[in-house]
Amino acid sequence: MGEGQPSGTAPRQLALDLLQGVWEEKMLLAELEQHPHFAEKPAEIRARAARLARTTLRLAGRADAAMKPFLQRPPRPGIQALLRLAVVELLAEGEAPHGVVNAAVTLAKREHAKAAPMVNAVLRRVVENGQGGWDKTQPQRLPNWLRGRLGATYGNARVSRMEAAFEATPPLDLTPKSESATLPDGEMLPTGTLRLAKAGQVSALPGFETGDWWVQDAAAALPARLLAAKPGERVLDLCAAPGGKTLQLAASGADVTALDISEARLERLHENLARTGLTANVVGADALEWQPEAPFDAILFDAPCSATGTIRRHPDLPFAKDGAGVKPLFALQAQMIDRAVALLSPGGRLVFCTCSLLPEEGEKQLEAMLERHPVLSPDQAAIDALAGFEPDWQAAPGALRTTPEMWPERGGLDGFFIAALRKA
Ligand SMILES: C[S@@+](CC[C@H](N)C(=O)[O-])C[C@H]1O[C@@H](n2cnc3c(N)ncnc32)[C@H](O)[C@@H]1O
Repeated sequence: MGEGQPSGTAPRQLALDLLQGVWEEKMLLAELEQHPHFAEKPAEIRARAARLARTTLRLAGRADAAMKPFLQRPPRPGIQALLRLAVVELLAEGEAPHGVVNAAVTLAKREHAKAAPMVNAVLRRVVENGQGGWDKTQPQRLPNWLRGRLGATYGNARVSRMEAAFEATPPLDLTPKSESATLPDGEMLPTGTLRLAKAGQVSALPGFETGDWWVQDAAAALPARLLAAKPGERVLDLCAAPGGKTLQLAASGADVTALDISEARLERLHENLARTGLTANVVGADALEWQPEAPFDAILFDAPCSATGTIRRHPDLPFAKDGAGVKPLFALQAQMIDRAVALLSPGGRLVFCTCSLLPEEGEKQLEAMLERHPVLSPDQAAIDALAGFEPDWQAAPGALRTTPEMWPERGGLDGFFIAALRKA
């Protein structure tokens, strides 16, 4: 394929549009990829652009360091994005220099004609400097709004290990529907998740059409395992969409009610139920207002949160957000916990979780809920019974915390806080 020709520039141009959308317009990739500008491009171009954008978001800090010696002044944002993308392709992906430099110069001429000679010169110097220039660089630092919070909680050394973990493209994790599920080849993790080192096209994998599994990070699969729903139990999935945990609960044979406020996300939950042939009573409602006919034996509350635990899979998140929207979530989570406690039968089980690294959305919520609700007690037995449980996940009695630098030899884990509780 002729690099530098439209076939080589089209995915790179689209990747740059995504990068600019994240870095300049502070939009999430999920939003940008729904826009017709992206969604209407051919699938092959979209796939390559999406992959290039994510890799560049993960490695932009290293790219900046690798090209810094050859820049006279900091480049304008559009040029900086273009250079970062090209440097990542050259030094992290090992693409042929001729094609990458030609494509970058062609793209520069479109919107930044005057800068094209500089782009050419900098990239040639980067190539001459060789791999050593990349190997000396450090993993990208998280933006200050997040690094400060995480440093205060985990210490800077552990945050640096998280930053190193954020560089890698994460594996593809699948939750099997049953023990007889048709599964692709992969590593069965001790917690019951099947891990594939390389994703490829998910819908082409064995067992997709037949709904034998669904995509779900290994840590995201733990809350429903902790709840251990039993056949026939009345179980509420309080913030359910798009439904990874609903599918686990339904697969256990429980009588599942899956509630969410977002109709758009509930559509995806319906699709997921249809593909896997599982059933749940789906309710579109505000959890704070909804009144069921009877209380539940068990409730899983996967709260709306900062999603800072999912940065391995969403490298745009730290750059598209600035932390401003996080604080109101803490109060909402507490209100929804109170609602969950009210909807639970005496003797019932509650699992509270967030895909967040912030203690305000985890450890501190647990402490506060135990103070507000003396009827609740931590259910350490549920943790002890969890297959594959690692002692360093234990965060408090009845609670576990995963972070992205854990299981490095296996390809990491998303960050979750998960608490198992019983109501008196
Ligand atoms: C972390 S996500 C849930 C992910 C889901 N449990 C899964 O495993 O696929 C949080 C969900 O909370 C929902 N949500 C936010 N506020 C809500 C409210 N007041 N009532 C019900 N659902 C709400 C959001 O629409 C979102 O789908």
